[in-house]
Amino acid sequence: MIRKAEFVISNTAVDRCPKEPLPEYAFIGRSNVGKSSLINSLTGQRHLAKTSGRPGKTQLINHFRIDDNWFLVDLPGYGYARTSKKDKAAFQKLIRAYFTQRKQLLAAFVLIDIRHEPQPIDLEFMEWLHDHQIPFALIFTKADKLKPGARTRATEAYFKAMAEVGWVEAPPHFVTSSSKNFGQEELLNYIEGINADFRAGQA
Ligand SMILES: Nc1nc2c(ncn2[C@@H]2O[C@H](COP(=O)(O)OP(=O)(O)OP(=O)(O)O)[C@@H](O)[C@H]2O)c(=O)[nH]1
Repeated sequence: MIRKAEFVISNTAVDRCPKEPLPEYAFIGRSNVGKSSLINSLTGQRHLAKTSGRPGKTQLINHFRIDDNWFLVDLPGYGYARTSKKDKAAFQKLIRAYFTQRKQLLAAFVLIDIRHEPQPIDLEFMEWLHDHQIPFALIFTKADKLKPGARTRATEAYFKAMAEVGWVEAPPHFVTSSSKNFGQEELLNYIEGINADFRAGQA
């Protein structure tokens, strides 16, 4: 598990992101998907990322240094209905710049509420990641809200729906709950695996 998690910087510009060449992973999803809760449960720090019932509050790129070894990046939530057109455009610009310019980004994690069917905004975003050759995995959140059998059915239905709109291969996925604390270990092992490959490639 994570031993040390430190907040580094929040900002609105890619060129102000930390300069240390550590491997980096971005967490993104629709507002209220449970991203802050997941980051807090992964790091074992209850107040590292801010959480609230009020959606759409995170509008910054937030960097956290994990175990002096990698960066966890908390990106703004998308698709919040009450966001103005101007804010949506600014968000898109920021996110596009981040994903296309951040060289040390090794993978993105797209968070999906396990109870929801695929939404156009998520599918379009995954398509965009795919087009820009940014590896990504899915994290199904709030899995405690479904019984184990229903969780499997929900993820299978999700991938079936993705296949129907043209996805040839299902991305890697994780099923997590921040309130009941499961799925974090698999996710961290996956990140450690990529980190190990990255370092082996550098050696
Ligand atoms: N049952 C359950 N509720 C959760 C879980 N994770 C988050 N929630 C609830 O979902 C709501 C949103 O959680 P946040 O973690 O603030 O969501 P967020 O994605 O960071 O929200 P934004 O800042 O709007 O992007 C809160 O009321 C949380 O308590 C979970 O694993 N299980």
